[in-house]
Amino acid sequence: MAAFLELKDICKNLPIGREPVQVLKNISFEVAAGELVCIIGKSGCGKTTLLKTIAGLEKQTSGQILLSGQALNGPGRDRGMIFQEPRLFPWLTLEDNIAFGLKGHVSKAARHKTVTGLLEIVGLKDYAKAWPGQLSGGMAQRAAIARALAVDPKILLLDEPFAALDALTRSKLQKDFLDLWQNTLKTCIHVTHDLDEALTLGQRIIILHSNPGRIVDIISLPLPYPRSPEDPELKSVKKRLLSLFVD
Ligand SMILES: Nc1ncnc2c1ncn2[C@@H]1O[C@H](COP(=O)(O)OP(=O)(O)OP(=O)(O)O)[C@@H](O)[C@H]1O
Repeated sequence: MAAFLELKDICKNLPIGREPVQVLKNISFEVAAGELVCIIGKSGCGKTTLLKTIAGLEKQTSGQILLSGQALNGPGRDRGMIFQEPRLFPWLTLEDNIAFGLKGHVSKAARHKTVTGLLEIVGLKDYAKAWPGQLSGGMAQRAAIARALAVDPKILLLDEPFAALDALTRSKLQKDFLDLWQNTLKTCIHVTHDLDEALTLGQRIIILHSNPGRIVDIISLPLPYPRSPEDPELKSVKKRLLSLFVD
């Protein structure tokens, strides 16, 4: 597996109260091009901080992040981030939200083509002129994914994108996301605190523990999609994962 993204010994200290506290400790892993990796860990173990550091929204205290062999320093269009809440611009229609990152970079015709294609992919082609306030939570999150994809980033960084949705919508979006990933083979790092989501989606699962946030295991899941929760192999991985979270 050739490393596309490489994290080498990432440490991150953050001021909590007056003292700097180590939030991430010696995080090292590699992600191959086109891979879908899930990161799981309990609340506060540093998942968001890790994703923000990869996105360049936080600077690591030490260590290095390489994308295609090049050190990353700060944010860039090569990494698209999707948050728990859609963060759409309420004053722009859906198509303008999705086109936002393309303005000034490509022609109006090219923008229109990209936006139309993405609206189709995320199942929102009839909502191009809708306002974010007119969308359900699931629709808004699909739109956020389309907006992140519009600039064709090399990597999608997803921070618990389905956590705020009800169980049925979450399960539908997980399925749609898998379809989208299989069609685009975009490299994805998907953070979740939901074991079942990680088991449904991940080709590998990175498990973090807290205080300080550190990797305790990386599990490969070379199982075909869609996965059944009744699959004995999946069940045995779930058992292993659960054992890692027993206090
Ligand atoms: N801007 C900040 N300043 C100081 N401390 C922070 C900051 N952001 C996060 N932290 C601390 O870093 C630790 C990790 O937080 P982080 O949000 O990365 O965890 P998480 O695993 O994503 O949690 P959750 O699942 O609840 O979102 C926590 O102890 C938190 O208090």
